[in-house]
Formats: sequence, structure tokens, C-alpha cells
Amino acid sequence: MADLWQNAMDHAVALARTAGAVVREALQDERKVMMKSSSVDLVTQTDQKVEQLIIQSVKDKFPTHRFIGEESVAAGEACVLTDSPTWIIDPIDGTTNFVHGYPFVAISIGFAVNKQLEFGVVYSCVEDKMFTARRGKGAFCNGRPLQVSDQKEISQSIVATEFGSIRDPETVDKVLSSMRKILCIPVHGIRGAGTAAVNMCHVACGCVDAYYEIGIHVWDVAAAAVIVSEAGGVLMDVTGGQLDLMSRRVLAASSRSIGERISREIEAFAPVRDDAPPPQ
Ligand SMILES: Nc1ncnc2c1ncn2[C@@H]1O[C@H](CO)[C@@H](O)[C@H]1OP(=O)(O)O
Ligand SMILES: [Mg+2]
Ligand SMILES: [Mg+2]
Repeated sequence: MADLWQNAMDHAVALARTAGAVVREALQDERKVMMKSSSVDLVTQTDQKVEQLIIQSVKDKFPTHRFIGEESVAAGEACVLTDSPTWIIDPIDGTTNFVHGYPFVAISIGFAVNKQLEFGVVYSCVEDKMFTARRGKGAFCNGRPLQVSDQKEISQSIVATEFGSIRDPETVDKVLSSMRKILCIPVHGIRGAGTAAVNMCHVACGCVDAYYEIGIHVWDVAAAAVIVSEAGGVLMDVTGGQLDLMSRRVLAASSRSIGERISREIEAFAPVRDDAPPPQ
């Protein structure tokens, strides 16, 4: 049977490539930075322009489809995942990197139907790496198949995480305490590319054995979640339970045993959910 969503996925790959060229071009110019929720939550005109470019193009081609886009939600759109075909878009994942010229910047496009993720496209546009995965059909980087690492020893693992953008001292204490406990297992090292999507693609490639973070949003992880699972990895909540895309928490690992081992060291907390009703 023909794949119902292959057309949409082909379009997503083409759009990610176009968007990546816009982002690379913008890296050559001076970037005007604006703040969103705080002084470390940044947005640029390029984030907004790229999201509009992607959404408009999808609307023209698939007029009945719905969207969850980072900058649209910031502008007041609802963040709800229904059963309708829904594109979940982060126009620039790694805006802080983009602003500083740190070379991990990705366009992330996920696609869900009946609340199930069908495909994910993450384009790390400075490296020119196109990560793609279609549910049940494997994960690829620039067309080459991806496989997570076969490391089963936590003490020989590299773990990716981020300091995050929630900076009240109590939260920072929890974030640092989790990192301290993981370092003291000890693991080989802790890394962080500055983008959730690229960190997860690193799990899919096998160059890190796990990634976790609390504070991410559904658009940071939707596309890369398909890439990790199609590369043979597992996704879970930071407590080791089932992943909830709207919960702002993710743990991706090369195996369930590595994931569960890390989850035992994480001080979990619960940020306001992505699908929480807006404050009155
Ligand atoms: N100051 C900050 N430091 C790190 N990540 C940040 C951040 N502010 C927002 N983020 C978001 O948190 C995610 C995980 O760290 C990133 O992918 C990034 O997505 P963004 O660039 O699309 O906002
Ligand atoms: Mg992001
Ligand atoms: Mg973004």
C-alpha cells in the first residue's frame, strides 16, 4: 500500500532545507534579538520568518492540516494536539546558539496523526545534516541509516543534557544536583549541543548514549522522538515512566536499561504543561 504520509514527509524535508538556507544566510548578518518569557528565552525575526514560511507552505499544500509552532504559540495560538494531522514546528531549535553563532542550529518538523507521531525531520543546517525518520521505516542522516549505540554500561556512557532556560535558584539547584549525581556515577562525560533536537539526533547516531531535559517543549522533541525510536532508541519520562509529549520532560536513551539507570539520578520537577490552559 502506498504510504499515505510520504508526500507530507517529502514536503517537510524540502521545507527544512529551504528554511535551513534562510537560517544560514541570516547567520552572516547582524541578528536583532528579542526576549520572550525571560532574558534567556530569546527570539529573532528569523525564527518568526521561518515559522511563517513553513506554515504558509504547508497550508497551501495541505489546507486541512493543523499546526503547533513555537512562535505561533508565543503569539497566543493554542498548543493542543488533536486527532487531526498536525505539524509540530520549531523554526529554529537552538536560538541561543543562533544568536551567538554557536554552530548547532536546527529546523525541527514533526508530524502527528491521531496523536501518533508519523515522521520527524531535523535539519542541522550549519553542519548540513538532514535527519529523517518515518514511523516503521528507520532513521537516516543524509540518507545513511542511523543506529543508537549498543553501550550497556552506564559508566562507559556519555549523557547529553542542558542547563535549560528556567533560572530560578531552586530549579537551577535541582538541575545541577541531577548533573552532579550523573557525573559521580561516574559516566564518561556530560555534553550538550544547545538544541534538544540535535541532542536527540546524537542519541540516534550513537555518539551519546542518552539525553534528558526538563523544561523543553513539544516542538523541541516531537520530530527527533521519531528519529530516536526509529534508530532503535527508547523514549521515556525523566522518572522512567511513559513519555508525555506535553509534559515538558524527556529522556531519550540507547536502551531502556541506560534510560532507567539515568532516571534514578534525576531530580524531577514539573514545569507548566504545554497544553495547560492560559492563565486567566
Ligand atoms: N537559554 C537557553 N539555553 C538553552 N536552551 C534554551 C534556552 N532558551 C530556550 N531554550 C530551548 O530549550 C531547548 C533545550 O535546551 C532548546 O532546544 C531551546 O529551544 P529554542 O532554541 O527553540 O528556544
Ligand atoms: Mg526549540
Ligand atoms: Mg525555537
